[in-house]
Amino acid sequence: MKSATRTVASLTLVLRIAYFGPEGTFTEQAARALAPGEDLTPYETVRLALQAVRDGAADAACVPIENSVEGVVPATLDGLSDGDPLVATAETILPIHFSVLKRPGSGEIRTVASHPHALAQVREWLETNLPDATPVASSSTAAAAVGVVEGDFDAAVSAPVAIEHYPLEELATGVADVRDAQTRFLMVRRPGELPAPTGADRTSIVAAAVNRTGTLSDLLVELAGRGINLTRIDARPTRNNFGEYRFFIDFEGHVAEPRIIDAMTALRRRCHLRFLGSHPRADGVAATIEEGAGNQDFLDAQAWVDAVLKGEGA
Ligand SMILES: O=C(O)C(=O)Cc1ccccc1
Repeated sequence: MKSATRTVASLTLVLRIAYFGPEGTFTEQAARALAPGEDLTPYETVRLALQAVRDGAADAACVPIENSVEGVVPATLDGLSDGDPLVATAETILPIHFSVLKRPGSGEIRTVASHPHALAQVREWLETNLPDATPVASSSTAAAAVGVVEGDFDAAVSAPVAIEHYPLEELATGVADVRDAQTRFLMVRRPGELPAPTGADRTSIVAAAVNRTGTLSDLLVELAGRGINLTRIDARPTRNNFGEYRFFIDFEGHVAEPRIIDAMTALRRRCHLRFLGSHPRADGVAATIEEGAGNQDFLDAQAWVDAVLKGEGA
């Protein structure tokens, strides 16, 4: 019998991406930039988007992590520090300016809603242009737009793309107190294969600090002593004991580098660590490596110790 030849059509796996929604958030824009052509699903909160990955309902989640005006997004730090570990495998940075949306034909603006980070970035504009409107926090910029459609609010400070999703009109566009504001977004997934080192990477960790004085400085010394530059450090309450904090630390480098391996083992000996990922920096900034603190220096030092142990050197 003629041997049957079977061809398997190339199966292109479409990734399921959860993102902080609803539709029309800046995070949706970031998800489309990081995962073009994948299957995107909005979730009302950062925590629910992360939980979708933990539950296996999504392969990855796109969430906001920090903003150049208002700092970190606490819900993201808290959502990554507890529960099954998730690691960042990619990031993107978006320039942020807002549209103020209202219902067509509506009258006086008495309330204006948005994500707290958005309200903080347009505070001066609101005071100048909508002085009689009361700012109201909503779960996201797009949730604010939904609230305007539903009559809960009179206006929303939203992402420019929100106008494509909701039957509203633009009261103002290009609104931002700080002209070059930016927000960084992460794509996170369950631990697995790491992105390859690029020389321009970021590694993130959460250090669950013990309540001993000097804990933070002990951690920072392990990095500074190896010439590793921090790019961010934030403290968040553990919510267990008053005054007890976790430290979220980002630094230049990739966990696969010998110099970073040396630092991470030292950090892990000092306190409980959670690895939050090593991935390329969206800004492409290469790591600054001090004289004597490069990967080859660490490899050479290890080779010397190996020779000593074999009685082949001293
Ligand atoms: O609510 C959104 O649209 C988000 O994606 C979070 C956010 C809020 C404000 C600035 C940047 C991102």
